[in-house]
Amino acid sequence: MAARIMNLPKHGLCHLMRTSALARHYAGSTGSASPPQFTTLSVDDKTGIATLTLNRPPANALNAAFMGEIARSIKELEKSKCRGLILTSSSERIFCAGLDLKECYQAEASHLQGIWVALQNLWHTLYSTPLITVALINGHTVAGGGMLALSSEYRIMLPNFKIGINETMVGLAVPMWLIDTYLNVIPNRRVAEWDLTASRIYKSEHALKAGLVDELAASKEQGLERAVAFISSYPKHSLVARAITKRQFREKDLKNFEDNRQHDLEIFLSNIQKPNVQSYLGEYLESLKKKA
Ligand SMILES: CCCCC/C=C\C/C=C\C=C\CC(=O)SCCNC(=O)CCNC(=O)[C@H](O)C(C)(C)COP(=O)(O)OP(=O)(O)OC[C@H]1O[C@@H](n2cnc3c(N)ncnc32)[C@H](O)[C@@H]1OP(=O)(O)O
Repeated sequence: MAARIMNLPKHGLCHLMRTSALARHYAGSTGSASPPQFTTLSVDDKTGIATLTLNRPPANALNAAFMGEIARSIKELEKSKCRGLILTSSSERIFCAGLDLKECYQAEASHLQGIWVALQNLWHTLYSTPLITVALINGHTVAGGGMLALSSEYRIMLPNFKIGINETMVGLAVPMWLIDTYLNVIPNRRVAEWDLTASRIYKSEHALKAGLVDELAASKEQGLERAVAFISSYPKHSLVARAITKRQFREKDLKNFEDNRQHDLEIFLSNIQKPNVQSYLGEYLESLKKKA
């Protein structure tokens, strides 16, 4: 693959900025001069396909800076007229463990607000992007990690990992925009309702049977090949029509979200700060530590 890490092509479908320009862009949009910290972005000049690798060890847990970084990369790729995006992880075990629960525990309201707004923005950016999106799920992916996978158009998963949305297990309701995202993949309402109310977590093989993922790949390399094949299956001349069609399928969900964005934030803030939820969160974090 003729890919260059953060060294962006002059020719072909992608006309991205070079590293220093990208860093200036981040400075402009975030008020901070720091370049990407938790992701690496590589773009193949020939295919116009970008690979964004999540790299926030140990679990790719999502904090506001990480989520902002992913969303900004997607926006940059859109401007560059890139064709498709593959999301994957640098970890061999975890694609994404969802929100960084350590940052949700005993945190200031303003910090929690920053996390939730970043999650909302990331979902909106990924779900609405005209790019052809593939999640190459090379590790466990739950909760906010499940959101990343399900918001993508196509999911390729490696065997023996877990995928699902387990919010009710931590004592909190699944927001409507995530229910809509789930229904976009599993349109059987009864199954979707059962999965989300029960915090059902699927193993890769079962996820394939249930339609939660589209393919299993034996290795990350094979998964990358399959992801490139999926994106390349859309002819260049159809990309604009394709993007408009995708948007029309997702428009109602996006509008519902925009209409309820503030309310959604208030629900999260009120729930996450409840003493019983905080107390459960503390125990849950302990249980994650004890496993180690
Ligand atoms: C509580 C707020 C929820 C609000 C919900 C409201 C609405 C929902 C809408 C969308 C929302 C998203 C909300 C979320 O994303 S909540 C996040 C829920 N996430 C989880 O429950 C995942 C917990 N983790 C796991 O189940 C496992 O870690 C996993 C299956 C991902 C991987 O297992 P594995 O055995 O490989 O690895 P571990 O040893 O368990 O973990 C390694 C390392 O990573 C740390 N860690 C794991 N998950 C998190 C996390 N979410 N946040 C912070 N840190 C995490 C873990 O503690 C280990 O650390 P260390 O011991 O090595 O230091």
